Formats: sequence, structure tokens, C-alpha cells
Amino acid sequence: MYQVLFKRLQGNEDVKLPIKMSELAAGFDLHAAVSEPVSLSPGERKLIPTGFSMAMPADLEAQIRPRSGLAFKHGITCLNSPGTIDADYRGEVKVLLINLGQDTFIIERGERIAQMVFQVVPAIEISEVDDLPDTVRGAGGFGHTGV
Ligand SMILES: O=c1ccn([C@H]2C[C@H](O)[C@@H](COP(=O)(O)OP(=O)(O)OP(=O)(O)O)O2)c(=O)[nH]1
Ligand SMILES: [Mg+2]
Repeated sequence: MYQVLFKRLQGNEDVKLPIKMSELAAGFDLHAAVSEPVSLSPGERKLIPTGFSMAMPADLEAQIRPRSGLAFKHGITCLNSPGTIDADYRGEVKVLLINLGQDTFIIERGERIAQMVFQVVPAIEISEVDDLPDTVRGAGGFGHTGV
């Protein structure tokens, strides 16, 4: 079991911390900590505060992903999906939303705007080499096996 710490930022006592909406949900829903309703017109993007910062074990990252309901119903998604929260980041977690729909969308304070999924990040050691191990695929890619 991993221990993750959430710190509520001042002035956001009324905004919920990330929560799972069902027992086995992969994502913790994130709530908008906007001081007043924020409008996103078609094509517009805005960085939305969540009212908390966090600390997690060094081998974790957190991914900020869209909510499918907002994407399907309103065309609202995360521009940098999935957003990456580094284990050493102590600033406020923010969500970069973009409106790909046809209508202006209003984000209300406390609304669930995205979800956060934790992942283990493997420890990696990099070595520069002159030759890589051969494979059957080789350099084939981008559809070289056909449709
Ligand atoms: O959706 C996001 C993406 C990032 N961040 C925060 C946490 C993350 O650890 C930090 C940096 O993110 P990233 O590495 O994606 O951005 P960058 O453009 O590479 O910035 P930096 O140079 O600060 O790493 O910004 C968020 O709050 N929400
Ligand atoms: Mg970075």
C-alpha cells in the first residue's frame, strides 16, 4: 500500500480532496477550486486549480486524465493528456482543460473536472551504445505490418 499525502491549500476548505467515486475506481476525481465560475468557449484552454498539493513515494507518478462524461457530453478534455505529476512536485495540482465542443462550458467551483491515476515509475539506468540488439521488427513501424 502506498501512502500519498494531500495538503489542502488555504481558502479551499470547502473543496473536496481527490476522491474515488467507487470502491475499485482507478482514478481519484479532481475538483475545481475556481473562486468563481470559469467559462471555456469553444477552442479555449485554461489552467484550472484544484486547491491541493501532494507528496507521493519516489517511485510513483500521478497522471491527470479526462473524465469521459465531460468529453462525451461537452467536448471537455485535458490538453496535455495524460498530464504528469512528478513525485517531487509540491506546487498546486492544476488541470489544463480545453473545450473541443461547440458550446461554451462553465466550470463551477467544486465540480469534478478530471481524474488522477497513480502509476509506478520503474527505476531506469541509461547507457549510450554504438549498436542495439537486433530484432525481427527492426526499424519497421508506423503501419509497416499493414492494416
Ligand atoms: O496537468 C498537469 C501537468 C503538470 N502539472 C505540474 C506537476 C508536474 O510535476 C509539473 C511539471 O509538469 P511537466 O513536466 O509536464 O511540465 P514541463 O513543461 O516539463 O515543466 P517543468 O519544466 O516544470 O517540468 O507541473 C500539473 O499540475 N498538472
Ligand atoms: Mg517536466
